[in-house]
Amino acid sequence: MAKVTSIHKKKKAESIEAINGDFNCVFDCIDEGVVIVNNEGEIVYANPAYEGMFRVSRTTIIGKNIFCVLNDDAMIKAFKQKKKIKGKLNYCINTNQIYVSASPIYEENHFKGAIGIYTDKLPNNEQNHLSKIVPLNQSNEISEIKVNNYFQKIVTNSRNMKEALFVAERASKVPSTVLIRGESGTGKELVAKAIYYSSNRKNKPFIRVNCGAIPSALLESELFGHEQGAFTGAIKKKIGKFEEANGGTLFLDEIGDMPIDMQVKILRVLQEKEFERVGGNETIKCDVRFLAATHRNLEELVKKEEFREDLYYRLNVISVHIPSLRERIEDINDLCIYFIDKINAKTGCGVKGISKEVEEAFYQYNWPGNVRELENLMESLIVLAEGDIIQLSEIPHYISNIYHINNYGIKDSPLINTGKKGELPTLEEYEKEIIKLALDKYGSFNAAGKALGVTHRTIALKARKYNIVD
Ligand SMILES: Nc1ncnc2c1ncn2[C@@H]1O[C@H](COP(=O)(O)OP(=O)(O)OP(=O)(O)O)[C@@H](O)[C@H]1O
Repeated sequence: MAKVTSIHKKKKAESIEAINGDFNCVFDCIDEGVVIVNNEGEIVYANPAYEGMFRVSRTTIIGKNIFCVLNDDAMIKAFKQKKKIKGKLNYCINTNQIYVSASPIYEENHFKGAIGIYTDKLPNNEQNHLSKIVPLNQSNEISEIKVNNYFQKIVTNSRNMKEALFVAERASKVPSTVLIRGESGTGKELVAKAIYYSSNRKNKPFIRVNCGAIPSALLESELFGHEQGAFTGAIKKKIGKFEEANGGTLFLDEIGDMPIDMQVKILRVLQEKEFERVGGNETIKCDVRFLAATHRNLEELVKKEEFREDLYYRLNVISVHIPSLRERIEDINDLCIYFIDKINAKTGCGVKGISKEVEEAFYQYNWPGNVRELENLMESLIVLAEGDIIQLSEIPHYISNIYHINNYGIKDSPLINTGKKGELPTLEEYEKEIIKLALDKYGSFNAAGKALGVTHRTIALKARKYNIVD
């Protein structure tokens, strides 16, 4: 298998070479966005202007299929119909309309792929011929992208989240495997469920397996089931998750934490759709649609040989990236309103909202635990709230301190915050807060250590001790 993979990689590298050749450095310098796909529809190049225009990083899109990544009919048509297409994107970027010119690439009559060029300036020769520019879609804003009911329940107003949901909704209509990526607490499971409920398997089982939470000795029997007497303690036959999910959807959560010896077994089910129960000889066929999610960097794990490359490619058919909450702070207010309604209904509390200062402090905080952290915090704030509007003095110091620092400068920030009844925090509590604050503000052990006058090693050790980082 390793050989096949490396040959495949070599072929890919050659085709990339054949397409961009020496032009990369030229494209790297121009103001127009440029993206190139090869004859298999894989993105092989995107220039810095493209990255800036669409706020994506090349490393995340290169190697992906245009059907999964580019929300751009011109490029897809140029690739599929092999003809030149000009048009407008069906949404705006920073309120600017983006114009696209996409062309197939031929070399000695062989189709090599397609190139798309993007600009927010209407090309001169088109100024008087607006009718020549074909609107690709009637809607002008990404916010008009219609997502169905299950996706509509996901609270969001942000463009990058809507783009992710757009891809996820398309994926729900096909049986392909979907890999949902994003930091912990961003809503990956929510999206997996929305895909399932929107698919034609919605009346069949949805089975979730947390691959990171089950001890590796038990995982095999949990997934594949076992026969009676397969091992000590197997007193009766057990049906595994693959069989339970038959006809439906299996959601492999935290797939990046799956032990390497199990990965090869999962690969076989993904490829052949068949397996044996532990201790059994009968080969069982299963009809399962796979969804997987991870907060881990699978490419890094592949490099470190902790994740099989062949499994990675099998899973990464359609990739949906859920942005972190700090990449979509415009969602914070709507999420707060949503959680206030939800938690009021659950607890019988009557909180009406958060103050302007709290809203601003929430924008400034970096939410390492993402939406889950916001939801949990809102629950504790609502339950402990003294009035119907949550005030700055009620939110944790590690969040309000950032607000104080940003708004009044560190000197005006109170160094010592006593509790509601004037009680003092312990030294450990101070240490934890100051380290959390420094990491939030400076973003690295090194910089935080410098600011606090200790070594990066001390910061790293303490950050782990206080569970600020994993
Ligand atoms: N956009 C959203 N709208 C409403 N609720 C959300 C949204 N995103 C996340 N949540 C809520 O936040 C919590 C965490 O979401 P979820 O479990 O889907 O995250 P996750 O990315 O799968 O986390 P993990 O990686 O830790 O498993 C859930 O209670 C979920 O309902």
